[in-house]
Amino acid sequence: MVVTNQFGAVIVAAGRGTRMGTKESKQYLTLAGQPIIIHTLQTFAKLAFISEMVVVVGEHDVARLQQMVSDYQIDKVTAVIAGGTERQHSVWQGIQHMKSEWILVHDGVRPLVTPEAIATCCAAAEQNDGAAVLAVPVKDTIKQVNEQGVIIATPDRKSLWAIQTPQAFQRTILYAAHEQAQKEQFVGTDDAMIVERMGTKVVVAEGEYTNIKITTPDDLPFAELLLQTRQQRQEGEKLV
Ligand SMILES: Nc1ccn([C@@H]2O[C@H](COP(=O)(O)OP(=O)(O)OP(=O)(O)O)[C@@H](O)[C@H]2O)c(=O)n1
Ligand SMILES: C[C@](O)(CO)[C@H](O)COP(=O)(O)O
Repeated sequence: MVVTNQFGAVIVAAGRGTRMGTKESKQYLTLAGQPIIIHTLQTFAKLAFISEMVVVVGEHDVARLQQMVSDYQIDKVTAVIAGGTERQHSVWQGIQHMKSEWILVHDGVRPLVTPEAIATCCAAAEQNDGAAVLAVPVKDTIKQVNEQGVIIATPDRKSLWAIQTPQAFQRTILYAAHEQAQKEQFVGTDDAMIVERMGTKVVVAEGEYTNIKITTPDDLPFAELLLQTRQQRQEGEKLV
């Protein structure tokens, strides 16, 4: 997948991880020997088309993350800043520190994203008027259920995709959409939603099922297993 432009990456990691239920915020938990957020940052830092990275963390974690960036020698991090109450507010803070004309937004707690998937997302945005998000077709049948637990609809699965990050946008599109959402106090759960409400076309770029968001305790052993399998495969390929 050929990426033509340089992209800046906003990595949001200012959440508290309430569903994980650990004292330590989940982005700092250890996965295969190093913090989850470090896996994520390393993957982005090694890509030639990534020129700057802004990391958004909790206000009490700014110095800590700066130290980690230095300890793990992650270059390309141009700023570590404090986030907001909701994910969207953290993204908005990050965007305002970005200089790049093309921006990727990624969850710090999706450490299994691959370089190939990131490139696919960037190329899709470049080829489709400046807005694309990674996603995978849903495998389950999805039901819409009312407050009484009664099924009220079964949407056609062919039209359903589970949305991931990164999400890639031309800076002008993302900035204007977030600025408008701030003004109107609209809160969405991803950046595509903020851009869609402006009437702007956003396309999905097919990603990988392994790009999971570390959300609940069950996700940790699963992520460990996926990383181990990936490492073994890479070592096997080196031997051939
Ligand atoms: N105010 C917030 C909330 C979330 N995030 C980030 O957005 C990503 C996706 O959010 P989610 O997995 O829901 O993380 P949390 O909000 O930490 O989890 P929970 O909802 O269980 O509290 C994470 O990298 C998280 O750190 C953020 O930067 N700022
Ligand atoms: C952006 C996202 O990762 C897309 O799946 C997701 O919506 C963020 O999770 P949250 O729980 O809504 O913060």
